[in-house]
Amino acid sequence: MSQFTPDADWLHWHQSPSVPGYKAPAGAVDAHCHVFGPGDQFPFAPERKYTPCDASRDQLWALRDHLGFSRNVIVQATCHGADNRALVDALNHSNGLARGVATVKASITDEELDALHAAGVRGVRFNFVKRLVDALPFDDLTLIAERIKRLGWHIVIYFEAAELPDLYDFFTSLPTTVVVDHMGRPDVTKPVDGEEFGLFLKLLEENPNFWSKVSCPERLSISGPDGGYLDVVPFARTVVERFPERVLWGTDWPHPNMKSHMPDDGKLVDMIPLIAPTEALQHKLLVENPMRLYWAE
Ligand SMILES: O=C(O)c1cc(C(=O)O)oc(=O)c1
Repeated sequence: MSQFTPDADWLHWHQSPSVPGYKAPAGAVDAHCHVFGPGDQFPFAPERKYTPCDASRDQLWALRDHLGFSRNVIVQATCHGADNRALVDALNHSNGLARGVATVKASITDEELDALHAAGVRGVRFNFVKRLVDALPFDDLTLIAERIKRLGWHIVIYFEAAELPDLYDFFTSLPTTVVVDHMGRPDVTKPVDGEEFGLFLKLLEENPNFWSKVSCPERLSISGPDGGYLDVVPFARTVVERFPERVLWGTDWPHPNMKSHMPDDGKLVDMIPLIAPTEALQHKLLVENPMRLYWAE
């Protein structure tokens, strides 16, 4: 028996995802995914807002191979707080095929940052989604941003679209490359050329240090899997076509906090040609961009 019981409404990740019809280019990177525990080995953080099922590094590598991908970027999941041991363990057992994005506190030492770098961490995540975390004070985040600059790391930000107006000035004050998770979580019932998504596009347009992940149609879609998540496509495609050098794609496996359904990861891969319609765009999205950001050396 595990010491952790997943939340009662927790949906297990898909047990038999389809083999995608779309063949990703050689060297493709799944640039947003997570590991959970296993909890008995790497306990979930006491301050977590959810308790997931386990999702181990070996299960992630199996999915990578099944989907025809080559590499992963593992983003520290909030259920592990600022305890990056599960992430570091995964990186250390990846044969160099995974990089990481950690969560740290302002009190982290330079030696601890150096150790994370040696393991393959290349960024930190600042999370503002209230159902997931109690966000750190801006002063702490500013301090962390200054501290990681010397390592050439970037900052990954996760927020709700409705919060962007309030966070905009803080975001644009950040001194590093900044990567936005899941396109800033647009409300896809609003127009792609409307005010809300317009602000997000302005953020990318006016700040060349900003990148976006065009991920998580399953989270953002209202039409859902039966509608092929097609309501999300215009948003993702707009970002890919306007900022082809600054986009990343990821599965978001094991899809924390999905309540309506659990996506078939193979079907998510099959959406790539809809959001990146040419081979050149697909190569940038899946290979060139993530390699530049995570495997530059
Ligand atoms: O929307 C979410 O629930 C979610 C959660 C986490 C996490 O808990 O780290 O990460 C994500 O990328 C998305």
